[in-house]
Order: sequence, then structure tokens, then C-alpha cells
Amino acid sequence: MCTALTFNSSSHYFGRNLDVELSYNEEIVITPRNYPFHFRKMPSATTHFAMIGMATVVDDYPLYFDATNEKGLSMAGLNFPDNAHFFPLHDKKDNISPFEFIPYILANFATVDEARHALTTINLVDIPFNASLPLAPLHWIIADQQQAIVVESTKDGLHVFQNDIGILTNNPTFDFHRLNLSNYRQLSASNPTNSLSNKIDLPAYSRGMGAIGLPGDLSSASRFIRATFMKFNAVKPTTENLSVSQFFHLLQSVAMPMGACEISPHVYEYTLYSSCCNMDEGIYYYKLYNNSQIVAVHLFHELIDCSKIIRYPLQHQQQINHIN
Ligand SMILES: C[C@H](CCC(=O)NCCS(=O)(=O)O)[C@H]1CC[C@H]2[C@@H]3CC[C@@H]4C[C@H](O)CC[C@]4(C)[C@H]3C[C@H](O)[C@]12C
Repeated sequence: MCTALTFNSSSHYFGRNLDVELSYNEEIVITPRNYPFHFRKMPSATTHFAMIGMATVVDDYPLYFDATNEKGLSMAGLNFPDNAHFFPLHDKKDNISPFEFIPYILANFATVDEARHALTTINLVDIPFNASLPLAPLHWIIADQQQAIVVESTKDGLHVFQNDIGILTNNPTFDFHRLNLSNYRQLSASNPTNSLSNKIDLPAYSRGMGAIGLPGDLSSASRFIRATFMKFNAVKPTTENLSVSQFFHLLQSVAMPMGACEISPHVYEYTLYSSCCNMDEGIYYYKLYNNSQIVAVHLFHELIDCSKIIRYPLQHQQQINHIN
């Protein structure tokens, strides 16, 4: 399971939790403008927008989980098991494999509007990366500084939803999550008045009672509601450091401590990383399960006109500031 979100405060931010039971040897990967992307069924892109994000590199190819390009366009793939369906080759469409989807969109487009237009001719084709890396059942959030959409390829075709919430979790389909929010319209950040009955005295014995009923579990539906409540009530700080800190607090509210979600005996899903990318400045911040220090990698500190991908291994070592 995973949660992705956008947040606008001092800058525009895009990030996600990756909740998994195992690592895929992911690292921070910068793909510069002249790295040649050889697509399986589309012409190669030899010069394109540069991008930064989390990826597994196989045969010098960046298999992105989430990334942001030099214009700020951002995209993340989240699990969508049983629902995701990819199609055979369609000779009248632009055939993009799911593993090429993030590279293709971020290489070519600067805005969600441009991406949405391209999606009208895209067929997500069922070509795996190789025999040992099968098709991953994903759906995607694509966001720029102004808006977000969700892309879901299911048995009945490719669906593009406007995402006015700027949040994505996992199953079921996005339209369910959007409608389900209405079930929580009574939630409030302020203490509620007694609307049950004016004939009974019901003192507000605690702060935070406006959020009673906010689901606390780790299911996809509940994380969608919780992330929405936190995001739409979040104070927007005016400095970079405070905004990044606030963003990680939002992700923390839907994170998975190891042990709380057992997927098979003694195997637990946990939040391997949380990311927060400043879309305006190309700064990719991340935290790891066992390293709470924020690490930042800057897209624009590199020579983004080169042709070789630049890799930064994750820093898993916990950093504790022992002060005596
Ligand atoms: C597992 C993750 C989703 C997390 C999640 O939700 N886990 C709960 C499972 S469950 O919902 O509880 O059942 C997803 C998110 C992004 C994916 C990579 C995308 C690039 C590449 C695509 C290739 O085709 C296959 C290998 C590849 C490296 C992918 C591996 C894996 O699939 C990744 C990490």
C-alpha cells in the first residue's frame, strides 16, 4: 500500500509513502536531458526534460516509482492489484509499457494539461521490463503546481480522473475514494457543538473531538480519508524547511509502523520511505524507515545536460544527534 499527495504552501510539493514488505534496491536517480530513452514501441527520446526521483536501476534504465521533472510535472505509481489491466499492442495508439509510463510522461510534458492530452492516444501495453520483472499492477497520480489527475487502466479501458483532492492511495478505483469522502463530511478540526440533543449535557472533555470518526486503520480507503483530513486542515508554513517538515507530518499520519500490517506470517508491510519533492526547485527530500533524518538531492545542482544517469544510494544509517 502507498499514499501520494500534493501540498501547496511556500512552494509546491509532491510526495509519497512507499509501503512494502521488501526493498527493490531503490535509490535516488537523476535522468539528465540527454540520456537516451529507448521506448519499446515508440521513437526514442534522445533529448528531453530532466527528472529526479526514486527508482530501481536495471541495465542502466531507471524504473521510477515516483519522480518530478525540471518543469515540476510529477508522477507516482501506486499498487492497484486485481484492478490494473494492460492491453495488447494497438497499432493506432501510442503504446507505452507501464514501466515506461513515468519516463515517457515526464520526459515529454511540462503540465498536467499536456499529459492529459497525450493520454487520449496512449495505450498502456502489456510488455514487461524483462522475465524477472513482470508487469506491476499500478495506477498513477500525475500532478503539476496547479492540478492533479489519476490514470487507471482497467479491463474496460484507460480512465483519467480529475483529482481535486490531490491524494491517491490504492484499491479500489479513484471514483470510489472520491465519493467515500462524503461519508466523512461531518469531520472537523474544531470541537463540535452538541447536535445530538439539547436535552442532554455532553461536555467536550477533550480537544480534537471534531475528528472522532476519522478512520485510524491502515486500509487504502481509510488512508485516503485520513490524508485528506490532514491535508485540507494543514497550516501552510511560509518557509521551505517548515513546509517540508509539515509535508512529512502529513505523510506520517498514514505511515505504517512495522508489525501493524501482517501480510503473511511474520512478514510486515511498512513505510520504507517517505518523499517530498519541491516541484519548483527540483529538490527531492526523503526519509527512511530507519533513518529519520531528512536527506535532500538537488536536480539543479547537477549538470542536467549530460547523458549518464546520476545515482544516489539511500542513506539507511540512523542519524542520532547525541548531545552529551
Ligand atoms: C510494490 C510497490 C507498490 C507498493 C505497494 O503498494 N505494496 C503493497 C502490495 S499490496 O497492494 O498490499 O498487494 C510498487 C510501486 C512502484 C513499483 C515499481 C515500478 C517500476 C518497476 C516496474 C516493473 O514492471 C516491475 C519492477 C518495478 C521496479 C516496480 C516494483 C514494484 O511493483 C513497485 C515498487
